[in-house]
Amino acid sequence: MAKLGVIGVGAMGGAIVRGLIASGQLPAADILAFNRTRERMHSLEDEFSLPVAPDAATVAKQVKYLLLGVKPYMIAPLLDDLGDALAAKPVVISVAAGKPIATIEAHLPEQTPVVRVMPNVNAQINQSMSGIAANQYVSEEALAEVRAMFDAIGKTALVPEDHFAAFAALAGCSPAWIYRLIDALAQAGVAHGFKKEEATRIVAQAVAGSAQNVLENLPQGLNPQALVDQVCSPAGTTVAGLLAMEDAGFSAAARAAVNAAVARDQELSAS
Ligand SMILES: NC(=O)C1=CN([C@@H]2O[C@H](COP(=O)(O)OP(=O)(O)OC[C@H]3O[C@@H](n4cnc5c(N)ncnc54)[C@H](OP(=O)(O)O)[C@@H]3O)[C@@H](O)[C@H]2O)C=CC1
Ligand SMILES: O=C(O)[C@@H]1CCC=N1
Repeated sequence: MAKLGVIGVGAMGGAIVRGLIASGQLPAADILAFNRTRERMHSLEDEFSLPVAPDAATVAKQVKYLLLGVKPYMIAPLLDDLGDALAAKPVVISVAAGKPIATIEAHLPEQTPVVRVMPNVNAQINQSMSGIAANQYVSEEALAEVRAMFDAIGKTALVPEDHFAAFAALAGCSPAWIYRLIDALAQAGVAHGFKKEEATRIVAQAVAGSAQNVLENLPQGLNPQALVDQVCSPAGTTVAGLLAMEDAGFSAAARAAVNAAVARDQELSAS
């Protein structure tokens, strides 16, 4: 029996598999994977000799933990198709946005343990921020094992399910928004004469350093605005840029992004 089965090895499933193996948390031999299009797993098979099952039911029957890496709308049909293959009640791990535990439970044998996780794409480099919630059938030992898997690919937090949509926006979606910010700043650098690659490297290092500085100062109670104030010299360049950013709606845009993502999560939950 493999420890972890993964059905759907796309962007997120692949990032998790890659991160788990690369971090040493799970050897490839302890994983059994199935993806609808096998070609999508070729790089993992070549790089790590990832064991691959002939179908999803084989994965479900042979693993202790079963990670569903398919799109949210595929969760219900996939579980319905699996049917009896789930009779042994593996611990089901869902990373699907907008799919509450109760919705997943409705397509599983009664009292199946379910863990809901919201990772992010930075799992690819073991830098995810993952939120975790579990139903009452997940033992403490199983929850600790699932948490250890996601700790191996970044940081984790236990999140009450009613905060999951907001968590997903802050941690699951925000990498895309930050990538866009990096690209926008780099593009502005190009307008001032930098090559795109050079500008991107400069901005990415500034963003990485800024995030690290926030994390290191939080335990001392110093919030990001205090760091903003440290950078803004009186009558200086930063405050001029900051005010221009706010005039263009920067903070309002950040709030709007979070609110739209939460609203979309709620739509997905209702569908
Ligand atoms: N991308 C992200 O940053 C994040 C995604 N998520 C969640 O992760 C989940 C997956 O999203 P993402 O990785 O982006 O999507 P992808 O489309 O990249 O991956 C989904 C994978 O599932 C495969 N698949 C679909 N149906 C089946 C099936 N019946 N059996 C086996 N494999 C199947 C697809 O195969 P094929 O190659 O044939 O299409 C594809 O490789 C979603 O639920 C999403 O909400 C959560 C947090 C962040
Ligand atoms: O866009 C999505 O729906 C998924 C969930 C969080 C990140 N990507």
